[in-house]
Amino acid sequence: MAATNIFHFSLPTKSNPSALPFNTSSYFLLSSPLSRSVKIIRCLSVHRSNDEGTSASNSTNDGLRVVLAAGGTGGHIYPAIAIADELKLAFPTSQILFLGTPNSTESAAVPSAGYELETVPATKLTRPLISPQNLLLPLHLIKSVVASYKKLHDFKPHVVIGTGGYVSFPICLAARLIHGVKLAIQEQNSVPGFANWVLSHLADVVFVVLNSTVECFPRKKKCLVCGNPVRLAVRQYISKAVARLHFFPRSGKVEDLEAKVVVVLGGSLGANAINIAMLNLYYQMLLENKNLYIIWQTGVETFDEMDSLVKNHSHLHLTPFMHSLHLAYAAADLVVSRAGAMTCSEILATGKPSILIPSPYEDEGHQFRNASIMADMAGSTVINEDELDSTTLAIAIQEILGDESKMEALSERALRVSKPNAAAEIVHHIGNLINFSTNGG
Ligand SMILES: CC(=O)N[C@H]1[C@@H](OP(=O)(O)OP(=O)(O)OC[C@H]2O[C@@H](n3ccc(=O)[nH]c3=O)[C@H](O)[C@@H]2O)O[C@H](CO)[C@@H](O)[C@@H]1O
Repeated sequence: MAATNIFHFSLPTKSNPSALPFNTSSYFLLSSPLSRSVKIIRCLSVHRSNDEGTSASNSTNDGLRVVLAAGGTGGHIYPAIAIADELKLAFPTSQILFLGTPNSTESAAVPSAGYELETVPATKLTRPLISPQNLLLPLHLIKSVVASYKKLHDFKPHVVIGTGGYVSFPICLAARLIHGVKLAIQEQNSVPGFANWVLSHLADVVFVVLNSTVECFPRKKKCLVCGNPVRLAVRQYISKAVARLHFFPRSGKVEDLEAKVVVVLGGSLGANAINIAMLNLYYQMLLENKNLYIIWQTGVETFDEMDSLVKNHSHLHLTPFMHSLHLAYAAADLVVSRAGAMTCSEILATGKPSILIPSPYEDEGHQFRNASIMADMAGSTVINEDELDSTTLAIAIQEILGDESKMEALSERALRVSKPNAAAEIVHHIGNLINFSTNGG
């Protein structure tokens, strides 16, 4: 059905005090129709390959010990949790220890996923590069490496897997000081950060998402293209109706087929620019579209302020952070988000049409690259932050929600390029790495 008139938003005008200026040239839409139909197979990645002699099937490797080094933001922690979940499936008696930083996203995310977290002190490089804090960085780094060495020495892992965040750098360096410990790193972004580039010289294996990323690393033979490991909870089938009722328990209508749910995400930390654009838009959108529902993650830091500015509405679910983000994906018809690598991979894994607003604040500008790849591969609409306002966002949302056949095509396209077996493949290769280790190979 090509229904272009389902959703209408009065675009903000000068007469509307909450509106921002109308400017149709200030957004661009990068999507194209599917050239052929595809069969959608949402497969859960319980990939237990026995045919290549992987130790994933070898009970003699039971009891293996793995350290996951990850911290700072969800984009580094959740891929580590996805790998840990898959390790537990492949090696049920394995012992898994997360090493991260104190008082950070991992403090809640790791224990709530059922894993043990220990912390090491770590300091990140700040901008500008020449600053009193950065001058002390070498000293802090030595302290972090020594603390990491002690943790690793006590736990005696067979393998350390670094998934990024500034804490993973000293841990991976320390891993190399302990004889026989294998080191793997996983890069979520299409272009690697400096830390992973340095660590790639020391690592036994580097897991990447795209073929083109291999070119960015000096030792290409170490790179294995597996995709980003997405949590099982996100990949598994969840009924749309059940997920929607989780967020809107008192609205029976949310289950109706005509109801549309937009999920707004700001990455693991929240995004001010997205919050401001939404603030100027949400109420009018909800007033004019009785079938519209919005789940909006503001970020923890700005939640109180946003909560005080946003009017209550039975079709609006405002939240600082979702520990049940898998339910939001299941409920969604459209995701509006930053272009963090993990969120992009989750959008693909759940087959959601998306509008991406890449963060301009990343050092390597990798969210622009992530977003542009999403536009090419999955037809995501990309709006640059300097072109983002309530008007451009309203137009982009309307163009997708108002066209059922387009939504269907975007969904199929996303699922077609997703890599649902990434976590299982990574664990398969880790298994091989441990075999080498135990065989002295
Ligand atoms: C400021 C910063 O450091 N940004 C980087 C960080 O982003 P950030 O941490 O925002 O990264 P992503 O968008 O990649 O991942 C966010 C993760 O948090 C989870 N989540 C998010 C919101 C929520 O309410 N609940 C929830 O569980 C998502 O499911 C996802 O797994 O890591 C990404 C992956 O290396 C990079 O691409 C980003 O450029």
